[in-house]
Amino acid sequence: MILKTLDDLLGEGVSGRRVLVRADLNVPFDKNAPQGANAVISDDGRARAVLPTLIALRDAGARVIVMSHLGRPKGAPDPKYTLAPVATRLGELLGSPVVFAADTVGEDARAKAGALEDGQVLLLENLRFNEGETAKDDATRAAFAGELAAAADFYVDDAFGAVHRKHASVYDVPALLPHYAGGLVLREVDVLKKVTENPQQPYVVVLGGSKVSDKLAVIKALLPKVDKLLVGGGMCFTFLKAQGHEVGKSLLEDDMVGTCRDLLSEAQGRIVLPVDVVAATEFSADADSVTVPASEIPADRLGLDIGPQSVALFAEAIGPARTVFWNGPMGVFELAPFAAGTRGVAEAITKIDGFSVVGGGDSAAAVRTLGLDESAFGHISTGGGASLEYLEGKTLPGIEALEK
Ligand SMILES: Nc1ncnc2c1ncn2[C@@H]1O[C@H](COP(=O)(O)OP(=O)(O)O)[C@@H](O)[C@H]1O
Ligand SMILES: O=C(OP(=O)(O)O)[C@H](O)COP(=O)(O)O
Repeated sequence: MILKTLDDLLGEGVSGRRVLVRADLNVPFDKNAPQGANAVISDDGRARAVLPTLIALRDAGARVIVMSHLGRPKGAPDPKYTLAPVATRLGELLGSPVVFAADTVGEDARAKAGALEDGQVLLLENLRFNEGETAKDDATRAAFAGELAAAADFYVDDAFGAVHRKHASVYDVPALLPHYAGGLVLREVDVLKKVTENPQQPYVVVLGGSKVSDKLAVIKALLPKVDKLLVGGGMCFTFLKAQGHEVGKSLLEDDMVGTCRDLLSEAQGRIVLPVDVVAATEFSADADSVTVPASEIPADRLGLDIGPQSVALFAEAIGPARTVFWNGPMGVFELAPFAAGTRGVAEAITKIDGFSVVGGGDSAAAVRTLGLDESAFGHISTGGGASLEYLEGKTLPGIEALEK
């Protein structure tokens, strides 16, 4: 990778200069607490991961403007997805308050960026409150990128979790400003490069979580590279449906059932699915839940975790692996009755005689909030989709933009 790094920028001198930092502050919140401005961050790992970059810039006297997305609002302000609680937490972690702008490129952002003093940090409101951030159309994205870039002299990308997104703040802003890779992006790529170039066999990939259609595309590309692909979490129901089973009210991507059928036949037994499921009456910790065979999910229930026989089956496949990559919780681990599948599979991964990578905001959060031993994993990545697409061998838009 030939690109300029944060160290290069610090060497050039940043005192009094405005540095726009793309971070991935898409942190998880406590699902049982209110959402929005009073939301409670359940795992601040992604904020901690970008601290070294922010501290280095702050201590070098830069005027630091941080930008991030949070969740998937639809291109317009939505109070449920405000970054305000993240600004407060970031200030606590930095040991000095972070100024928060109530918009991204509007009047408040411009005024607060203009008033920044040397060594101060500003966080802009959620990038995805602006349709230009995620627009497919190049000109719309470029126009928004121009407004973002106007606020700064330099651009640093330390948002590893978003480098796979061809979004304005990731792909278009670096075309407009001198651009540098932050330490987190460099560290993540360094580890994943080793796994991609030389994965020790057997190589097992474990997939779960809720971003089903995003990750189904990755499965096709990864299949030829892996010995086994274990599918749990919200991902598994579209596959179970493709096998001809009814999945009740479980998460389902109906239009992907055909794709899953093709993948299953292509995989010739290398895709392993759950054999039992914890099925609840509703998406709630208090819901009535029963463990049923994966082929017998009642019509009025939804699968919120894999069952104990599936954990045993997955653990058996993971045991002999020399390389494991895991992205996506096996169930709704945030609710205690549905955490056992994630815990069981995570524990099996910690026991392998080889190298393991856990990727993804929620998967990394699961490792920490379930009290698993972080040091038992080879690498805990801040990006799930990003690391999957890197392993797939894809050119990632954020990296490509930094290399230009
Ligand atoms: N069976 C399921 N039904 C619905 N949601 C699920 C299920 N299993 C896991 N999830 C949810 O998936 C979310 C994480 O998905 P994802 O974002 O893909 O993972 P990551 O952030 O690790 O990449 C978690 O919030 C979890 O509650
Ligand atoms: O949470 C993220 O990705 P991940 O769940 O794949 O780790 C990143 O913040 C990217 O978010 P996005 O998948 O909404 O673009």
